[in-house]
Amino acid sequence: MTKKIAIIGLGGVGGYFGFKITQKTRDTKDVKISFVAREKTFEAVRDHGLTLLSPENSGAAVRPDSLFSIIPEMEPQDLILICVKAFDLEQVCEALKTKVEPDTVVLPLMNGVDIYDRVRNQLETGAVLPSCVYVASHIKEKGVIEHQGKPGRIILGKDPREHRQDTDWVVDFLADCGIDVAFKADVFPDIWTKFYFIASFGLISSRYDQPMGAVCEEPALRERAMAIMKEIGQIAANRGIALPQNITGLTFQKAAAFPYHTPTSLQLDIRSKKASNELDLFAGAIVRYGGELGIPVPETEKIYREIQEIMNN
Ligand SMILES: NC(=O)C1=CN([C@@H]2O[C@H](COP(=O)(O)OP(=O)(O)OC[C@H]3O[C@@H](n4cnc5c(N)ncnc54)[C@H](OP(=O)(O)O)[C@@H]3O)[C@@H](O)[C@H]2O)C=CC1
Ligand SMILES: CC(C)(CO)C(=O)C(=O)O
Repeated sequence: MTKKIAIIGLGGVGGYFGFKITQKTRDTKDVKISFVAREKTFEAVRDHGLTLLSPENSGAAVRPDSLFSIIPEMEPQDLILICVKAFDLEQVCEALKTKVEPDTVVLPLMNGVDIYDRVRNQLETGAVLPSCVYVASHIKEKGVIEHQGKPGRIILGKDPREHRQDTDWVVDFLADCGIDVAFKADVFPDIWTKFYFIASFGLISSRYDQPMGAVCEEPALRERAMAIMKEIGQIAANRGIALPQNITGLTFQKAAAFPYHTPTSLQLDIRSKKASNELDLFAGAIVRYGGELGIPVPETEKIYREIQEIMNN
């Protein structure tokens, strides 16, 4: 039976994984790929296809079976990859309500520790797989995604609420598309491990407009990153999330494996003073959890204010 797969959002993440899936299933009759892209991205992909500039790929563009500019035009799907920034998540889920059927699998590929809950608040049906993703990719121009460093990696887990549905096929499908994918029955420790990394590196890289390599190597930046990590670690422990013993060392090792000049996605948005950005997804979340749990988070509060000042100047 034909599987209908949709990728919502063709930015750094959706463009990278959407490209790989489309390239791999190009000659497969029983898979139908749909892209949903807004305005200028829609026009660019309609006119030129989706291009991925990456050490993994030589550059030819791909075209999906269907391209839509708005979600309502799309038919219900078997698998939906949500690849938007956190500030667009609720409007996307609202539009997806009629596209998710009982057998549909929704896979948000985003940063943040509350994404599963936010999707579930809106989508009652189908399975929603919590996940985290590692990939250094960004929009070079609309319809053209630039990727650097290692191949992207997805770690996904079981839907904590939906136990009946078979979702194993999703892991097999992604692996067949040449994607580095891992399944964990309980993926939340991995999601928090990613948050430990991206919230600290995202905030420091944005505050100083410095790449990941500098956050690893400059003592002052490294120290501030470690102070934020400590606050996240206390929150995770209080919430009963078992992070690896040596998570700080592992996080610096992980960051050092990216090319020195790799920016974080938050840094790119703060640098270009994008009014909508994921500062709240990282700093806002730490401050809220700290307040709820009675855990002081002065380092995060301080850098939150500093980045807001940068944005206001
Ligand atoms: N980039 C990276 O290296 C990584 C990012 N992440 C996380 O992944 C998530 C996605 O990030 P990223 O891909 O970088 O974000 P981008 O901003 O690059 O891409 C998001 C895309 O979603 C599009 N979009 C938003 N709403 C809709 C909609 N209703 N219909 C169609 N398209 C829509 C945006 O369109 P438009 O262009 O019109 O605004 C944009 O092109 C974030 O949570 C991020 O933190 C995780 C790991 C790595
Ligand atoms: C650091 C990186 C590139 C790792 O995947 C990331 O998640 C981001 O910039 O949002």
